[in-house]
Amino acid sequence: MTATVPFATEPFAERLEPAVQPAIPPGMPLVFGSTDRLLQGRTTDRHWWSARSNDTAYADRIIADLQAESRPDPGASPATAIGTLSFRPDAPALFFPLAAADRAQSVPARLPMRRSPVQLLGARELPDPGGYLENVNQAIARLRGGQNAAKVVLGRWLDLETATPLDPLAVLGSLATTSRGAVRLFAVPAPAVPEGDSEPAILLGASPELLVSRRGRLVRSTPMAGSVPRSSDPATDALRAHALLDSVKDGDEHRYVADAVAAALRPLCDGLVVDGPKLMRTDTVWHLATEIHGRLSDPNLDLSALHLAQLLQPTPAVGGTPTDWALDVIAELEGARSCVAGAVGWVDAAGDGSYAVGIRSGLLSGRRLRLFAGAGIVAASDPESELMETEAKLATMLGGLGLSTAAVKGMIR
Ligand SMILES: C=C(O[C@@H]1C=C(C(=O)O)C=C[C@H]1O)C(=O)O
Repeated sequence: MTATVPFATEPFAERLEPAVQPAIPPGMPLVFGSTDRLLQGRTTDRHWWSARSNDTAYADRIIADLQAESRPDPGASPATAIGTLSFRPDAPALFFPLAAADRAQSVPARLPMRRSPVQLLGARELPDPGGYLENVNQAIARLRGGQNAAKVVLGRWLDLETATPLDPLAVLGSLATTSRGAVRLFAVPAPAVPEGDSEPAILLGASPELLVSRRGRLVRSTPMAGSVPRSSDPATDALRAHALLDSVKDGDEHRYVADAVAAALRPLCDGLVVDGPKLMRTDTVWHLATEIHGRLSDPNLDLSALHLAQLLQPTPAVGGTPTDWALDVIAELEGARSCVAGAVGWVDAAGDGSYAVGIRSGLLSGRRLRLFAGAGIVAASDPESELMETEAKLATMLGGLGLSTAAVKGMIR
């Protein structure tokens, strides 16, 4: 049973680290996929944990173990692991084997549907809108004064307390309908136990962004950056989308991400196709996205989907440019993110797999759900617009709870 904790007085983000290796109870959900093809299972007594998400020996070990598991029955579907890398390369990773019975299930086991809106007892913003605007202003000042500094993604948390513990699968079931299939749904245990909790939180979300996938030799990525909230009025919605496509500021903000992903994949591929930026929409936001694909020159197992995720994570979609500078600014102004905005997905014994950027997400423990949303800040950013962008991004997860932004605002204390 999950212990429920009262709201702490200090920001949640500051309590996410240092990481403690979690004791994983059996039976926690393991879910990753789209609405028409979902990997779905439960934790057992086995897992792979690493103190560092960028440790390639960790990925080697997982692949070797999956191969050993697959060897006795080469005709069966390959052994598969599912899990998450933290946002920071020096923070922990956690993966789990998917039981063979779960693996065989290519059609999703039906996700339960939540019948009524979640009953909220309280909500808190960390930082509050004023604090977020201050952080963005700080970042803009540094971007304008810095030599090489070009972009940093700053986030904030919306901490919700519900009357009864949330069923993560029911939240995913609702997200599957509110998000209309254009996302990757996920629910996996987080690799660290937030202070004050008794067991790992569950990383839960519906991400529109493909960090990387590998199938045989084929590698794909769809980096996103540059966003605008959608409008319920179709004409305004279309105008906003076209303004986004024409925006020099958003084009620049996007290019840092697309260029970084293309630069990392190009040396590994025989030819890389980079197609974008183009418009993509979720239920609440328009994004600029670039579709990138190529064929691996050397389809070795040390370039498995998990290794590729380690290579790319964190992209400037969630970190910034240059990465090390941005990670320092995020740690200072925002705090820790754990596996939120990290990589979440699966890898199999053949090296195939798929990873989403772990955004439009939150950390769930019992009656507490901490939702995250960030926005890319560049020198030309307008702080109020960035705040509105995070609000629109938070609305995706609120939709999965049957809650409106206005209803949650009324509960904020
Ligand atoms: C950081 C988030 O989203 C990322 C940032 C974007 C941007 O700054 O425009 C767009 C898509 C995502 O890559 C988030 O949803 O929390």
